[in-house]
Amino acid sequence: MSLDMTQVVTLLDEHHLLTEVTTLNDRQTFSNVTYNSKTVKPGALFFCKGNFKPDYLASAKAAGATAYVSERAYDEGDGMTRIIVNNIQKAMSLLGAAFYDYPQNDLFIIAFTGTKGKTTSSYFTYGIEQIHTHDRVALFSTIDRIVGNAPEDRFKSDLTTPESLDLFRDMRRAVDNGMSHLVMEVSSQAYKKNRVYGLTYDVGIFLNITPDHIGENEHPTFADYLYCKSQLLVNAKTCIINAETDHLAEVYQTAKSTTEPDHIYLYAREGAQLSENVPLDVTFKNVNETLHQSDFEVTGLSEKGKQLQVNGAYELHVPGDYNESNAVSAIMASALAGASSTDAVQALTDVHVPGRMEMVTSADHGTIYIDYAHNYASLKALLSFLRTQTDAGRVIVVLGSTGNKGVSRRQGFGQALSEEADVAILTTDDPGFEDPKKIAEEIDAHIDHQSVQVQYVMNRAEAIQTAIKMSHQDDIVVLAGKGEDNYQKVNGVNTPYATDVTIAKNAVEEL
Ligand SMILES: CC(=O)N[C@H]1[C@@H](OP(=O)(O)OP(=O)(O)OC[C@H]2O[C@@H](n3ccc(=O)[nH]c3=O)[C@H](O)[C@@H]2O)O[C@H](CO)[C@@H](O)[C@@H]1O[C@H](C)C(=O)N[C@@H](C)C(=O)N[C@H](CCC(=O)O)C(=O)O
Ligand SMILES: Nc1ncnc2c1ncn2[C@@H]1O[C@H](COP(=O)(O)OP(=O)(O)OP(=O)(O)O)[C@@H](O)[C@H]1O
Repeated sequence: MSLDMTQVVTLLDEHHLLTEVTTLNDRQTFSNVTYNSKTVKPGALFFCKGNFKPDYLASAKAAGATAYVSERAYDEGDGMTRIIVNNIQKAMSLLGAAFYDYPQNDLFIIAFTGTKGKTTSSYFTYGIEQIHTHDRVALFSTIDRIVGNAPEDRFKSDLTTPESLDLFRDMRRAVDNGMSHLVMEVSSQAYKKNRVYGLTYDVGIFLNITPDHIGENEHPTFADYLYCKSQLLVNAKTCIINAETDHLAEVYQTAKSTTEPDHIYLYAREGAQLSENVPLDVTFKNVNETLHQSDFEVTGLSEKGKQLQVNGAYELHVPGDYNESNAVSAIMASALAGASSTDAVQALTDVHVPGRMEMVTSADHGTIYIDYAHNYASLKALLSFLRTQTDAGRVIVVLGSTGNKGVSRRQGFGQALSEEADVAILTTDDPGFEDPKKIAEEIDAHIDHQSVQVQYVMNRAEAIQTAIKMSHQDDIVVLAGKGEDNYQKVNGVNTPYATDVTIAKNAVEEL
């Protein structure tokens, strides 16, 4: 992989990003691109971005970087080629795609956005595409990044949507490993930070939007959050929209601003009250729902909906009514990629999403669910589904809320618990630099004590053991928020944590 000065200047110029360039040598070629001084190789092009310190540039130069791209000049970069741009993130994304020789051109890309359901829908789609493509599909999710079929091609993700240079590097790896399809999650931050600037998707899916990720380091307002999320549709050749989403009118309008209605597909549960009168292409309805699985039927309504050939009965072994909606988005996206409904039926029966609706059973105590729900909308969706599945039993919930971010979630948790839970055991969940007990008290301040019995057990493992021990056979125990995380973020350190699933299994064995 390489990039030369002519390409750099031409690309930046074409996109009106170039402010000034001082070259050492017009024929300079770069064999490495990086935004981290610790990974510089001789001959590197170095990007100065984010919370950058000039010392990093000095280190990059010492390690052999010969040029830097930045929004301002630094004395530490004297003696290097200086490329000054008006938007470093956009410049990095464009040059990253060029350096890795546009791997996106060799991939059919299916991209999901939404406040909730991105990871789940991506895993569902990945499962279908594995069957359809005979294992030639990559996955960039919040949990795993999978760029091939060898064990070393599967690793944990740091971000939901990687930094642009990492994104194009991993796409290149996927293509070189023979992958033909990519399923990816696109966060609103990815648009805010231009991590996907210049990238076009074959299919873009908008799942839903509710207030979240609004705060100091994320989005200043809900309008900004909605704008960033909607950019996925602007950059998709074909759009799929969940017509049950809030703000449907704005979302549909955004899709139509760049995509012909013939390439926009809308789906909803049969009989759902929509906020806007839109032409539905596909509907679905539940046939049978249990704590273990959902059986549902899908029907194409419009001519283009029928052409997807997704009509039929499906069995999903990840419970939750909202997961039927996630599954329908995956079935439609995969159909647009060429998968058959038989591929989808087979995949959805087997699919497993780490940390989402994982179930642990016990002989004489309640059934335990481990789920990543960590805001009002997801906790409400999860608990109200479980509530419909319990008759006489109680809903016992173990949760905390993260420190130093998403502070509004504390009120949301209190509200969802008041609406749907019988017992809340408040505990620790990534407290960061805050006192977890204080966070718990803030959640508690929003709990209705007439309907919910509250306990504080700040050690999360003990909280889980307490919940399981107190449960009776008809009860449901929900361990919310951490999913499959194997660490707790405490005072800036990722402290090892055994995972909710392991702790629950051990607690059941010890009963
Ligand atoms: C606010 C934000 O977007 N921050 C991201 C951003 O940070 P940054 O650019 O300021 O980087 P930094 O780590 O502070 O360091 C500054 C620069 O100095 C460089 N450096 C640093 C040290 C050194 O010795 N040498 C050196 O060169 C770094 O490589 C970097 O380029 O770039 C980093 C990667 O380069 C990200 O890890 C970091 O994400 C933070 C940690 C984060 O968690 N962001 C969240 C909000 C996020 O993006 N979440 C979304 C999901 C949420 C959603 O659903 O919307 C996601 O896509 O994951
Ligand atoms: N369509 C949906 N609507 C509401 N809640 C959902 C939906 N899908 C999943 N959830 C709930 O949200 C939780 C997170 O789901 P998932 O990880 O798929 O979403 P995500 O969009 O990737 O979330 P995040 O941005 O927080 O990583 C699940 O554990 C479940 O409780």
